[in-house]
Amino acid sequence: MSATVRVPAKVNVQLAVGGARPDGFHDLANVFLAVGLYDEVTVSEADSFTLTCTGPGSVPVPEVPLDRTNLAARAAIELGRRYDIAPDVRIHIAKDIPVAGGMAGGSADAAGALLACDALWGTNASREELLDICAELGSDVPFSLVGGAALGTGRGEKLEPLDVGGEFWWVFAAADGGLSTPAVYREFDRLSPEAPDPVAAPALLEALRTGDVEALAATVTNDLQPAALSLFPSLKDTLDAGTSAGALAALVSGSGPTTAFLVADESSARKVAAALTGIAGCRSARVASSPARGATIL
Ligand SMILES: C[C@](O)(CO)[C@H](O)COP(=O)(O)OP(=O)(O)OC[C@H]1O[C@@H](n2ccc(N)nc2=O)[C@H](O)[C@@H]1O
Ligand SMILES: Nc1ncnc2c1ncn2[C@@H]1O[C@H](COP(=O)(O)OP(=O)(O)OP(=O)(O)O)[C@@H](O)[C@H]1O
Repeated sequence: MSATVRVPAKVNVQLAVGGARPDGFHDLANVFLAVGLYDEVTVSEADSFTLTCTGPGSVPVPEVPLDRTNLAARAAIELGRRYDIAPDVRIHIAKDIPVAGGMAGGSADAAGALLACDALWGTNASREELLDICAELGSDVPFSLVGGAALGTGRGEKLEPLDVGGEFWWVFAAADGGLSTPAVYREFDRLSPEAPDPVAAPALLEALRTGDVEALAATVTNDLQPAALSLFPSLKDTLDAGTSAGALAALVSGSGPTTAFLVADESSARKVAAALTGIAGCRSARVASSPARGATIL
């Protein structure tokens, strides 16, 4: 017996970051949008715990831990702990979301493993309990479960669904290398010691609600972008190349170093992706539309 769950990546169309809290996290106004790049997590019955992870073309993904520290394993262990079930499962992750790219790939795998184990074990945890486990695993994990679009407050785990009135097209440029999320937040603290309380921008929420791509392009912001650029200066060249190729907006995705380009439509996306493919510092350029459904059992 096995269960497979498909989970989308995310882009933050607004990431407003406040000062560091006593617990080390930052309060956010985090406008999440799920995008159509997916990992698939399969959980199967087994005699003992194993985990494998392959990328496109079934190539092993070297940066992803294959032990119990993998976020997907931690999700299975936590659900098992709550229901007194030994997590003797084989987890396989078919990865298409860039690793350490600021697109919540690990979070997607955690949400996927959680839903897959819930189905495999028949635990039938409530949505509320699943969201509670997600929040324990990481700030981005609850959104990976729900998908669509949502405003995340607190450290990003308290979600309020948002209406999206149309389809938005994106190009994502994966960088050579990764960025550590805590390191980017630390750099943010260094650059912005007096950060104001984070607030979601009404004009941006309205642009999402009406599906107005020009208005969304005029209002996207990422407070972590200066920190990501400070740690990874060559990202500026990628952002400029996407803008020159016709993107309506260019920004660092979350904590980076993946860069995100909002474009007018699918054909414009293909043009921008072609222009970015092969330039220095861009490992691959991928086209995706949004919003995408959250974690879904296949
Ligand atoms: C950059 C974003 O991806 C935007 O959605 C998230 O804020 C990061 O979410 P995540 O990777 O799920 O992060 P977590 O696993 O919860 O936290 C990793 C580390 O990031 C920093 N962190 C994360 C979220 C937050 N609101 N404030 C923080 O300062 C903390 O140093 C924390 O130890
Ligand atoms: N299932 C997983 N997939 C990828 N990385 C994982 C996973 N589990 C643990 N990790 C570890 O987490 C680190 C961050 O990887 P991930 O792909 O989640 O980053 P990210 O997309 O930048 O996250 P976010 O956008 O949520 O900040 C990796 O370098 C890896 O060591």
